[in-house]
Amino acid sequence: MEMKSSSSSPVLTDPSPINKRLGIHTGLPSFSSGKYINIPRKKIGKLDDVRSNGWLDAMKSSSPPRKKFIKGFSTAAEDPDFAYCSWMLKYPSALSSFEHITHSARNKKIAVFLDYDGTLSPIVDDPDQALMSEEMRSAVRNVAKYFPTAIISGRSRDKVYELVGLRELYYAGSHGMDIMGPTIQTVPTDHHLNSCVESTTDQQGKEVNLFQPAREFISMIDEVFRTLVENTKDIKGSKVENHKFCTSVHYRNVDEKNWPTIAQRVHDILKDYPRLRLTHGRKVLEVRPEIEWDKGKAVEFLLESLDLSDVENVLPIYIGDDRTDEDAFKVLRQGKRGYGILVSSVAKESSAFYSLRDPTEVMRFLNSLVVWKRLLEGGGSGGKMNRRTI
Ligand SMILES: O=P(O)(O)OC[C@H]1O[C@H](O[C@H]2O[C@H](CO)[C@@H](O)[C@H](O)[C@H]2O)[C@H](O)[C@@H](O)[C@@H]1O
Repeated sequence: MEMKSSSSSPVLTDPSPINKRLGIHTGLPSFSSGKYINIPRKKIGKLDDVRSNGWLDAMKSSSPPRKKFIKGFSTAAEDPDFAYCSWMLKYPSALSSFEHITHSARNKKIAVFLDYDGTLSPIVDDPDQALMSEEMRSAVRNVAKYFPTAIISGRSRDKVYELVGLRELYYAGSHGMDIMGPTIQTVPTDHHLNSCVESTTDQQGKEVNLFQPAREFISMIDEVFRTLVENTKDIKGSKVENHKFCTSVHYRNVDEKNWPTIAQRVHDILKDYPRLRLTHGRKVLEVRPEIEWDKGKAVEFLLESLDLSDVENVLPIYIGDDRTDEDAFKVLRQGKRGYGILVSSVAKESSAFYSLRDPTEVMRFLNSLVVWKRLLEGGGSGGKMNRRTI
């Protein structure tokens, strides 16, 4: 480990390749506080005030109301339905494009990746009440019978497992920073990633691999979580969740006039933690380690550890509704590797290929995949489906 001096405080660097790759600097005496170090951060604007650094604008544009249009997709008359329809020319419905999708999947193995909130469960005011319907659970269970299926969520892995409750899936929590995967398949060829893998057993005692590239941040995240709870408890409607490797501050139920206050409090706390960064979700501020790891990297990691990284033979499909899902959409778009499907009932710019309006359409799409696969395996119609089956 090498110690560099900077104008303000010492910076400890660690030459370990995995840490370099993940953007982690380790070897610090303690992570109980970020105050010991001064590592350059990604530029996210002026850090003094949430109005000038763009946080407030991002908060206002998150989870836009139904009537919000994006540039290029509205009309002179500003008719939301017309705007949505013109947007769908760029992001066609995955239901009406179903044949095209399955045509691309011929002779390939489909792998399914699913986000949770807003994709499998509808967005609701109370995050603890974001429950999946039994029909959706059954659709996901059936999909997993035919295709390797993983859930990739911003929530903690334990929480999302509790909400989904299906043993037959792979789970990645904390935006992919906590992955439970199989032990029997090929291990990732990237040896640096292997050093973050640990063997353990799952809830049923089955041997699995745990991949946690941000493990060293657990105590820091816990400390920030407790500080956030303390410093926002007077803001009516605010809610802070601890996801182990990241933490979320919800403002969905906070009066809009108090958004600058909640943003400023989070912002002020983060000033003491230069190794953490902020991302925006649907009416939620997400605080996470500044490592180069996201849902896109989690998809790549899972594909590799499931022995599904051969682009010629595997078609990954990722369904998600949030900004954090865009990282996964980008990975699939690169090299036309697979399809991202954005769940949205409003027009918004995305790296996805297709769209679905809401979780009900997600369920129809999943059911269609199962019917298609059964037909294909039955050999009867060669997997051909009619409009009524989709
Ligand atoms: O990656 P995801 O599985 O989509 O998780 C992202 C966040 O989802 C949850 O918050 C969102 O859904 C809530 C329930 O519908 C809603 O109340 C909230 O406004 C949304 O942001 C979850 O509570 C967050 O912790 C996740 O980060």
